[in-house]
Amino acid sequence: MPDRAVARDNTGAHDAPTGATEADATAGGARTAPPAVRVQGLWKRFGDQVAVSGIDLELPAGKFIGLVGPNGAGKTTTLSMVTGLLRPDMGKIEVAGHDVWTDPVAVKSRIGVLPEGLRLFERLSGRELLAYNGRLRGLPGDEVDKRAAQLLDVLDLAGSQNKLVVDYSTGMRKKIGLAAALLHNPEVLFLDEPFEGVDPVSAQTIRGVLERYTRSGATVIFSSHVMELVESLCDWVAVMAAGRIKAQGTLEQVRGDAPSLQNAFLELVGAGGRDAGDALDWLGGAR
Ligand SMILES: Nc1ncnc2c1ncn2[C@@H]1O[C@H](COP(=O)(O)OP(=O)(O)OP(=O)(O)O)[C@@H](O)[C@H]1O
Repeated sequence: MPDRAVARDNTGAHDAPTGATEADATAGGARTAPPAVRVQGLWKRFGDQVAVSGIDLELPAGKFIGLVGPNGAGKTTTLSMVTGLLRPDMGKIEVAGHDVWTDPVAVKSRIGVLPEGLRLFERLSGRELLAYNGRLRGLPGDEVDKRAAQLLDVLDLAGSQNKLVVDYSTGMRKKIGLAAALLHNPEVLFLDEPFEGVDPVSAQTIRGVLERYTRSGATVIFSSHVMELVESLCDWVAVMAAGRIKAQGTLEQVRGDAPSLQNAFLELVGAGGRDAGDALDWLGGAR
């Protein structure tokens, strides 16, 4: 089947601000925000393994965006390169109109990142971690205190704010990492599997925080394997498989005629007809 990415690229030109460049918008009189992320010809190889295979990606500003793909598709590698954590072999990346590798300070001041395998300063308390992050970001002390207290409260961490991060659970680590990523009110927030290991109540809270944040015009880009979640949260989706972008566009465009994003996803990554478990004829048989 044809890549839906191709169909998407044809329609993207009419779908401002995604298809419009900053120059186009200025020429037309009205200035439109540049895309949250623009990636051209991005490659990354680890030894013989091509992790990201010359992808182009354009993610509009102000949207809730899901990056989905099977295990090993290249999502984390892509997000690491887009956020300046991993140097690409080739390709150009812009975030909010700034080049990630030639203008890193401009980019880093505009983004928040919750990376995979988040490493935190374990011997700080949650509260101290936020205070440290806020000062690193150049926020005044009283503003850091105010924002930290509000974030800890909203994320239900107020009762654990004086506990050392090393003693936090997986979900608590995700939440304190999210608070640290949000503290400076970034334009674009990158989250690698933000809901993994998070209980349903906390997931609902995180969801509420992120929905409020995107309503203010900010962009959330998150990777996930959970299609129901992506379908219910995102208005824009990019599907990756084997280091390539298989589709990108609005949720409706990517879903196409499929009954759900899950079905569209299985079709796009070529897993639609696979009958899992047929080869395991010994499993569950007579003992
Ligand atoms: N540091 C590394 N060294 C060697 N190979 C790597 C490295 N990082 C990633 N890879 C390989 O690159 C490919 C893409 O990995 P990546 O972690 O980006 O996928 P992913 O889509 O995030 O997967 P998952 O959903 O399982 O987290 C995989 O084949 C992986 O084994």
